[in-house]
Amino acid sequence: MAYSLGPNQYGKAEVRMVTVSRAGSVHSLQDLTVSTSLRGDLAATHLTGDNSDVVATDTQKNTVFAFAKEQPVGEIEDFALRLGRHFVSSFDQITGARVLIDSHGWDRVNAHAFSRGSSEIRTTAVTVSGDQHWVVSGLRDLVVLKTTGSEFHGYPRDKYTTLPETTDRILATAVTARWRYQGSGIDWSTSFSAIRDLLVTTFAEKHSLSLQQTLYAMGAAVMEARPEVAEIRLSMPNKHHFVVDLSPFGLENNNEVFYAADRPYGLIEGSVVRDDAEDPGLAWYTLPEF
Ligand SMILES: O=c1[nH]c(=O)c2[nH]c(=O)[nH]c2[nH]1
Repeated sequence: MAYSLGPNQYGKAEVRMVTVSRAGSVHSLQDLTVSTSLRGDLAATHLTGDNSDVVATDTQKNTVFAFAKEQPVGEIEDFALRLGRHFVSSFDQITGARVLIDSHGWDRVNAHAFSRGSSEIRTTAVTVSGDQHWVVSGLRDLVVLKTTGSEFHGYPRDKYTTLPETTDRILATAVTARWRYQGSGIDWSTSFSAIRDLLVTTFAEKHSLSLQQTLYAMGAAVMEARPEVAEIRLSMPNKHHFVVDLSPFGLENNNEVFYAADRPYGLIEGSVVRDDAEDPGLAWYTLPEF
């Protein structure tokens, strides 16, 4: 039998780290989940168990905590870049690093107290390869709903089709968005806020004939307004709200009472790509080549 070691990577997944900035009397908080993943010449440990090239995942975890102390974490993109560059520049055998960070939101109650915000998460995935890097930032679980301004009709009907056509329905989704940055000198925080705002506003204002149309409009709005974005990918479950048949009870239901189904759900996914985007030469939106 002929076979050999294929692509591989290893690291510490989901380091849960909370940092408190105590400068001044008003504290600030960052609540992060950090995953590191390294690639390089790691054949020896796989083939013979020789670990002389293995930067232990425990060391990777410790590096995350130590870096957070040595310098303020700052924007998650900058923190991920610092970590990725450190691993690639410190160890000859490590040629690539990927650092994923989820930032969990807390709302301020007072100077020292916080309440957990919504389930929405800000994300980044930074890949460092040699002296190049790619930053893919985004968000997960941005839940939005509109009570009108959404239609769905004109689809083919076959003997399995039962869905009634509608010119007025609830449209709801939980947006996962990932956008790849290009260029340099990006203000990560300003860019994130602007893109989030464009996504929400476009969802709300674009009259929808399908969730697919809404998805494209949301991506296109980002392309129009944010030149620092080369490409955006959106994954949007259609959180169905079905009008309940109240006729057995002699009641009319004028789009007022809905059954909010949690599954199955339609899953609408797509991307909007700038024609002249720089090509990162690497699949950036999922973990690499597996
Ligand atoms: O916006 C929609 N797109 C679909 O593809 C679809 N399919 C479906 O059953 N309902 C919907 N809604």
